[in-house]
Parts: sequence; C-alpha cells; structure tokens
Amino acid sequence: MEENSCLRQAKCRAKGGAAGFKVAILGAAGGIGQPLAMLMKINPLVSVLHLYDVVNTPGVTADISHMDTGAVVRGFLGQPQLENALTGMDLVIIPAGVPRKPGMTRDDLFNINAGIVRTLCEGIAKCCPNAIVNLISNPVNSTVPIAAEVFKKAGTYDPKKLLGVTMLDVVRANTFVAEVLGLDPRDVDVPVVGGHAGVTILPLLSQVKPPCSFTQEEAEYLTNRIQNGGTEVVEQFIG
Ligand SMILES: NC(=O)C1=CN([C@@H]2O[C@H](COP(=O)(O)OP(=O)(O)OC[C@H]3O[C@@H](n4cnc5c(N)ncnc54)[C@H](O)[C@@H]3O)[C@@H](O)[C@H]2O)C=CC1
Ligand SMILES: O=C([O-])CC(=O)C(=O)O
Repeated sequence: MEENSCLRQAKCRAKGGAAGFKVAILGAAGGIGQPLAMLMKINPLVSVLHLYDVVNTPGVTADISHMDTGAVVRGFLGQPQLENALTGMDLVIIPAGVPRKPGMTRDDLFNINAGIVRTLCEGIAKCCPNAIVNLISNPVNSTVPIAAEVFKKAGTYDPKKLLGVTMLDVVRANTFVAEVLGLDPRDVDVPVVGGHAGVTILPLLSQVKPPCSFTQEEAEYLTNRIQNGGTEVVEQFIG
C-alpha cells in the first residue's frame, strides 16, 4: 500500500493516557512474560503496558497491542531502552532471567539471575522509585532480598511495595488438596506461607477451608507434592 493512502498511527485520534495502572513487564518476551503480557492487556485496571526484554519485544508488542482492550502497549528492547520502559510506572513485574532445566534447583539460577535482577532494580530505583515491584525471577527466596538491598542502598526501599510472586504454591495447594478431598478446587482455600523453594514452602494443612482433616499419609503426600510442584513441571521439559 502506498504511504499516503493509509492512515498512519501518529494521525489516529486516540491519545492514550486514560486513568489506570501503568505496568511494566521486564522479561516480557519469555515463557512467563508473554502470557503475563496478555493477562495485563486484558486487565481493565491497566491503562499503559510497557514490555521490556533483551530480545523479541518488537514482535511480542505488535502481537499484544492488537488485542481490543484499553491498555496502550509499548515495547522496549535492550538495556539502552530500560529507563524509558520504567519511567512513570506504578507496577513493575519481573520474570526476566533464566529458568531451570531438569536436574537443577532454583538456587542453581542464583549466579545469573541475581545480576539481572540487581541491574533491573537499580533502574527501578532511579526511574520509578515509588512503583510496586513483583519479583518472579528465581530463586525468589534470594532475588527478593537482592532487590531489597538495591532499594535500601538507593534510599527507596518500602517493604510494603516489594513482593515475591509465590501464588503458584497456593494454586497448586488448592488443586492437590481438592483432589484428595474430592472437591472443586474453586471451593478450597489452603494458606501457604514461607518461601518459594522446597521445604521453605509451608502449606498450612490444619487451616484449610472448608475445615477438614487428613490422615498422616495424606498430609505427607500433600506437603511433598506442594513443595515440589515446580520440580514436577520442570522435569517434564526434557531436551
Ligand atoms: N515465581 C514463580 O512462581 C515462578 C518463577 N519462574 C521463574 O521466572 C523466570 C523466567 O522463566 P521463563 O519465562 O520460563 O524463562 P524464559 O527463558 O522463557 O524467559 C525469560 C526471559 O527473560 C529475558 N531476559 C534475560 N535476561 C534479561 C535481562 N537482563 N533483562 C530483561 N530480560 C531478560 C529473556 O530474554 C527471556 O525472554 C525464571 O527465573 C523462572 O525460574 C517461573 C515460573 C514460576
Ligand atoms: O520451579 C521452577 O523452576 C519454576 C517455579 O518457580 C515454579 O513453577 O514454581
């Protein structure tokens, strides 16, 4: 199509800037980042969505931006664009880094992901110091303290605004407990406290709603399966 025969984006009447949360995803082109970008684009509370990665963000951004929901989507590629990706954000969600392969523990990711998270958090401290930060990158038990130290050094640390994402442990607990009890998982609520690796994941099986009891064998099976749910998935990705 000839250049002068099409309406160019800059000439469209939409101005963006509606009220709502401005959200950045760092690591937006990855296995977690892409579906997360889709969920944020669907979320009616989100007005602006910034997608940052070191690879592939132009394609992911083009794709997500075609969804017919309100959030304005912008893509950012590589370290030189990190500050633009972060400026003005209310919420920063970080799934950037490497995932484990079969046979690895989450701690085996520490060396590489700690450095990635530190650099990204330095950018947050500089460009959006009041943002809520959700850390997904593993090992969450260590990346959250790393982020806390970066923010303390920068003088921007607010413990109420720094969160490790461990919701998967709750989701898994609800599913596995519902299977044992023969209930719909949507009717089951299992509190899970602690961290996000092995024995640091503590399902509170005495506090399950609706109230119930387990045999010793059921409690051991459930605790073990909930604590190793991530490994159960990772071990299936062979090759
Ligand atoms: N907290 C949780 O419940 C969960 C945590 N994870 C963790 O999330 C992380 C991501 O997992 P996946 O998305 O499956 O991995 P992935 O390899 O599919 O995606 C990671 C993305 O991060 C990007 N990336 C790497 N270095 C970066 C940097 N310096 N800046 C910005 N982006 C960078 C990569 O280009 C890639 O697109 C892993 O550490 C994994 O262990 C995964 C599942 C659940
Ligand atoms: O286990 C992993 O490596 C990914 C993760 O955190 C999870 O699925 O809970």
